[in-house]
Amino acid sequence: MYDVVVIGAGPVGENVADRIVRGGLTVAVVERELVGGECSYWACMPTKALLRSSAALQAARRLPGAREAVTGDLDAAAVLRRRDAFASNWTDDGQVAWLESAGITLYRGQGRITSERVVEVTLDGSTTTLTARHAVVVATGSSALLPDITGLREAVPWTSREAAAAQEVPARLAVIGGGVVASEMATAFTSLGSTVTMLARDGVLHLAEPFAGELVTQSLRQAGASVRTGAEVASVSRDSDGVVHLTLTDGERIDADELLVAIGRTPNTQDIGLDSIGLKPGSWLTVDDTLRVVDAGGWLYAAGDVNRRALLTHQGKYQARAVGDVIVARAEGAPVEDGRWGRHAATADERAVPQVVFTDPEVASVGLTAAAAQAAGLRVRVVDYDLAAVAGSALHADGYQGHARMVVDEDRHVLVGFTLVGPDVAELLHAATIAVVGEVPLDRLWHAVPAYPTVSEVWLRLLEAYGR
Ligand SMILES: Cc1cc2nc3c(=O)[nH]c(=O)nc-3n(C[C@H](O)[C@H](O)[C@H](O)COP(=O)(O)OP(=O)(O)OC[C@H]3O[C@@H](n4cnc5c(N)ncnc54)[C@H](O)[C@@H]3O)c2cc1C
Ligand SMILES: NC(=O)c1ccc[n+]([C@@H]2O[C@H](COP(=O)([O-])OP(=O)(O)OC[C@H]3O[C@@H](n4cnc5c(N)ncnc54)[C@H](O)[C@@H]3O)[C@@H](O)[C@H]2O)c1
Repeated sequence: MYDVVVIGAGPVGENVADRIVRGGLTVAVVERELVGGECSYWACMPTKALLRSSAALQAARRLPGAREAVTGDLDAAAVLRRRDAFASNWTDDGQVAWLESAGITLYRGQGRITSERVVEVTLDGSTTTLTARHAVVVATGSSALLPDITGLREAVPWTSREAAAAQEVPARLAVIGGGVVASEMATAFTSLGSTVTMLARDGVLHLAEPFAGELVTQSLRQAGASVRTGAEVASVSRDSDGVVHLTLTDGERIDADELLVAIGRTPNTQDIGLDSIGLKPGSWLTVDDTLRVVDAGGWLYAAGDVNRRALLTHQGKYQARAVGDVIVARAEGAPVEDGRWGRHAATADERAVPQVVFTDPEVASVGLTAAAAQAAGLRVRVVDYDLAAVAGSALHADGYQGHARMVVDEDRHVLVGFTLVGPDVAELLHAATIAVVGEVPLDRLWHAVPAYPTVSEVWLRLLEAYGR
């Protein structure tokens, strides 16, 4: 018997368990694959490792003096080796050791809920039954979604997993999708030497501010990729030589040596026993602001990708801190702070989610886009600024191209959205996140003076454009 059982030891499950132990309760974590989850081995870490060396090379090539010192091309084999190290060579010894040191008990195997607060763990035909005194937390994450395209499954395409763990660089890579994974992997494989064709049915990064997709598309094309917006795949086949043939709905044919499908995610809830408690297997788990699953009796929680609130590691870990702490509070009968911005509420999921897309240029955003703010019924004013016109940007790189936008809620005079697109803007994002979460009035932001000559001076330029 444990106080809490967590199913899934990805970044979110690990952090839930940590908070539970810190709160003085006992916890067991169930993991069927590698402790560390998708993020550590097939998502965030390996993909960013695939992108980083090329970004450093591009940065050097943008600067006279440094450019001359760069005499060769990207060493793809060295990049793949560095990626292997960042994926811990797909072993989880380090993370298992951390679990042990944190006082968390690990059960390996497939976790399934069989009734209220009971989880069965199956490994190689043997079953262990775990009972939770207080709560069960589902942190089983998500998997790549495959669309219903004729012949696609038989052609055994890459998903993000195979792309992130690739041991060879295909000469020609076709990519179905135009979202975050498709854009990052098109950038990575173009830099590694593939000829990439990106089939972005709904456009590139179409949920971001429009200039983000435009600048990323332009840069991918300059780097040699073919970006086809509006293109839809009708059928796929792979011949005996391994070549993949794609036929588009307009009849055009495209051949590639590998095909990556990146069209979104599906929750890992098919086989976790949801039917035993009256929920639908395969569905996303709907939760309240304390991450408690709606209509599940009060003992079941879901955090991370599986609740669909924000499919990002940092946001899942934020939920993990809230859910771990609220389970402890409820177990002790302590007050629950579930009001807006309360300790036990994942309020930031609503309108203050930060994200960096590690393309070239990078896309860093937080909160609402102008379109989303308008759709939410806010009275907004949109202020744009050419990032290249900031002195710090010109110094940062010759030919710097970028753009910044702030979205102001005109009724409250606070920022509700901020997007930066440009080389190396990732590290600039947190200032905007603080302004959005802190609901800092624009009048006060005038007193937050950016240092000269940094790219952050774009804040001053945006405020000047807004007016005082
Ligand atoms: C290619 C790619 C790149 C990404 N890059 C970034 C990035 O740069 N930054 C960012 O913030 N986010 C990124 N993401 C998103 C990020 O990977 C996820 O948001 C994050 O991994 C979610 O964490 P999680 O713990 O909820 O789920 P997961 O990481 O999916 O972990 C869930 C764990 O549960 C286990 N599990 C599932 N079912 C069971 C079961 N029944 N029994 C036992 N164990 C089970 C799984 O084996 C897995 O280990 C990326 C995603 C992809 C696909
Ligand atoms: N740097 C990061 O933060 C990072 C990196 C990678 C992934 N992620 C997370 O992982 C999640 C998954 O990423 P993703 O790129 O798979 O999903 P996504 O939701 O970002 O993009 C999916 C894309 O596929 C398109 N699409 C959907 N159905 C299609 C179909 N049938 N045919 C063709 N195109 C179709 C959509 O229009 C969209 O452009 C995202 O939610 C993202 O937050 C984050």
